[in-house]
Amino acid sequence: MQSLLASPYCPLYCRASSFPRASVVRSPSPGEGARLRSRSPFIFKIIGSLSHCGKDSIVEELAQDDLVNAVELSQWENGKSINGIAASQGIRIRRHCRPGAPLEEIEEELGAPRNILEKIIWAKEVEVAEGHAKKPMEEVIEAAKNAPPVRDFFGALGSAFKRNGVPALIAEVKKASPSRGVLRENFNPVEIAQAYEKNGAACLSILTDEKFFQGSFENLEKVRNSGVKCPLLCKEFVIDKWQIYYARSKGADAILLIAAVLPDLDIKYFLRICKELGMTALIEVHDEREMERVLKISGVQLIGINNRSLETFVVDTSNTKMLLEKHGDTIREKRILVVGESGLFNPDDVAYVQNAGVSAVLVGESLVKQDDPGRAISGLFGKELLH
Ligand SMILES: O=C(O)c1ccccc1NCC(=O)[C@H](O)[C@H](O)COP(=O)(O)O
Repeated sequence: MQSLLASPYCPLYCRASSFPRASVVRSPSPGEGARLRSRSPFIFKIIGSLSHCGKDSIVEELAQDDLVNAVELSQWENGKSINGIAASQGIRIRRHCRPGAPLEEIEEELGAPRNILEKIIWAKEVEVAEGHAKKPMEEVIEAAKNAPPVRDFFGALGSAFKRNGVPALIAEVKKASPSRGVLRENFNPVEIAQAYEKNGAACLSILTDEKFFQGSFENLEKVRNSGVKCPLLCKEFVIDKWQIYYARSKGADAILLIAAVLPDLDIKYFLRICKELGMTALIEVHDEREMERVLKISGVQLIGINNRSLETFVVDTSNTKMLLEKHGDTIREKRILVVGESGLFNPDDVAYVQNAGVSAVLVGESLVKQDDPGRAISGLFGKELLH
């Protein structure tokens, strides 16, 4: 598994047999930072062993990152498992790290998944391992190289915001969701995508998870090959770099990275892969702790604030306002664009998150449920959007 932290090829991979207690992340003293840096050849040896594809230039680059060297690598040196590192960052979602084991065995060890997000991630671990077996890393990297050119997802949002004076729309092509069940029986992803584009969507979000959202990579590929020009977000639960290359090979221009699932080092690693591929990463946060973590990571361009808790399903648009009141200054200083996600149904909802400071919105249910999802766009914004 090509998450930097969650690699079964790594001797530290989930070494604890049960969920370890959260431990304190301490910052290194100045002297200690220098000491760790001076030991970087040893550190590089550790990181190098995480990649079964041999020498990895992205990993090499990460090894030069001061923050990575100083804090996170010292955690590795202390032998903390991925769940230990995640817990120390406030992440409540655990990995089982045993894709081949029967669920009963996993549940015996860890108990049942604590919430739907954890359930999705456990299933994703199995699915990704199957993906590796079907299409090895080298093949998927090659396929990504031969994919159609990347479109500028981030740029499309900025231009649409300027053009329309309302948040740019990322319109979601989603058949079903765990919280809402089936949203649209008669689901034709290409027709929906074309209708969204015709009615002014800046970008599209295509659900690719099959098990919980009835989406597919086939849908992503079909939309990409349908003549639709909008940049495409692959809406997946990314835990492994294999998925990013796979998404690119199917025509994705952007991917979602969920801070509630991914430790900082994985976000950094995946961001660098995106940069290498020319893709945009939408980094999703839901609470203050996640926002603080993400704002410390360099290279972040696009943050999504999800108004829906992926653990409880509670939707509350004031979440966007609260997080932007606290962190708006830093976000503006860093020229990061913010996307308001979930639970937006009418022009008042859009105006509310726009006043809070978002430049884009990600909308699924309120569009896809309508008989004419394209026409529903002017209903959502209270006006027609210009292309
Ligand atoms: O929507 C869910 O039930 C869900 C459950 C677990 C993980 C993710 C989930 N949804 C993803 C999203 O947050 C939405 O697809 C997206 O933000 C659009 O939201 P909406 O406009 O409310 O459909």
